[in-house]
Amino acid sequence: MNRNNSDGFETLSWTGAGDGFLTLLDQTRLPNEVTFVNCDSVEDVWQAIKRLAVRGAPAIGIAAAYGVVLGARDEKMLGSGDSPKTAEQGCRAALAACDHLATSRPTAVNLFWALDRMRGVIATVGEEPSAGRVAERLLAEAVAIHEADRAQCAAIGRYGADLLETLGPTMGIVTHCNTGMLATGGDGTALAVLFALNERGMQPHVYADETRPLLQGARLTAWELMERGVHVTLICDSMAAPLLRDGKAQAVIVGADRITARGDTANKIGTYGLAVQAKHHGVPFYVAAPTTTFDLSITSGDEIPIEQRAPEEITEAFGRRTAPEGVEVDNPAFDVTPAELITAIITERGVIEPVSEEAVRAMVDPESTQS
Ligand SMILES: CSC[C@H]1O[C@H](OP(=O)(O)O)[C@H](O)[C@@H]1O
Repeated sequence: MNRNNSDGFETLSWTGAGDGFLTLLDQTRLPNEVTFVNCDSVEDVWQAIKRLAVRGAPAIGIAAAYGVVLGARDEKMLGSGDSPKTAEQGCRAALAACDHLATSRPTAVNLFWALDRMRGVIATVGEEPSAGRVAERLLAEAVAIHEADRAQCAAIGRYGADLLETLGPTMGIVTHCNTGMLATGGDGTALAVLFALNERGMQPHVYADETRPLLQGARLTAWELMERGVHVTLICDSMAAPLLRDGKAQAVIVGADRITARGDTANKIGTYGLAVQAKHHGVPFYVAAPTTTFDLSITSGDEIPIEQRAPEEITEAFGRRTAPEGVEVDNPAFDVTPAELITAIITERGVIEPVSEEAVRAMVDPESTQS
């Protein structure tokens, strides 16, 4: 496997200076092929996010940040034949890149958080001598976002392992979708906890939901866990309920794409059902996410925009038709788990337990709660 650093592989990496390019591990080709795609335009990044070549809330935000760097020199962002030359042109093109990238996927709030971070830098670089220097300044911000996420993943791993190690050295854990290195700029969110437990000498037995319809669990999570020597059993999504009933798992841990101020959490479709099953069987249900996944501007999960994806992802996934032509399809990419079903939320700053609006705001925006 192509490993770009000692920690493993880089889901995303930038080559060169402000005139460089973004390289993505193409997740649509896993687990059969480890291949990479180079992006040297905003549209390349937009398409990569849309088709889930790069996916996972934090990774989407990081990719978009690098996309804005590309935007500062992308003539298509100016609608002209000439690439940006002046700082004013570079800033105008980068802002257009932010607006375009914001249309790629609607649910993961990390995308919009990262774009706002980049807009903040654009507002300060208008006096640079050229568009090239604007791109350099934007690259420094994108790298900072990437490196911060890497550190956040490590902290989530530590806090989560502290919490879960009480379940014993061979605990059974159910997880859903993919929340590892492929979804972030570091070791992941929920998977970072499992990697941290493994590195502490514990042997968690992970039951990975295949996660229909795009099989992120089968294709990506099983692959990541096996690469890192973590005991994983792949199950179909409907297996989780009897597994919880039979006491084979002592916890469920998942990621998130957007968490509201009261703790309602949008995550991959199927998460809500898993939370209901965990509640019914008295199994703790944990969400692992960095504070960049929180959206304190909304309170109810009903306010979270849920991405609707193409019917073909269900009717002819991976190129084989498995449903009648013309059948009606509903294919939301996410669902919302109410805070009442969540035992705790593990962040890079600590664990929110119990989950309440007061506890969320105190962890995510402490200054807003100081009297
Ligand atoms: C660490 S965030 C991972 C999060 O993103 C996934 O969605 P998608 O594969 O569509 O990007 C899923 O909801 C994961 O929990």
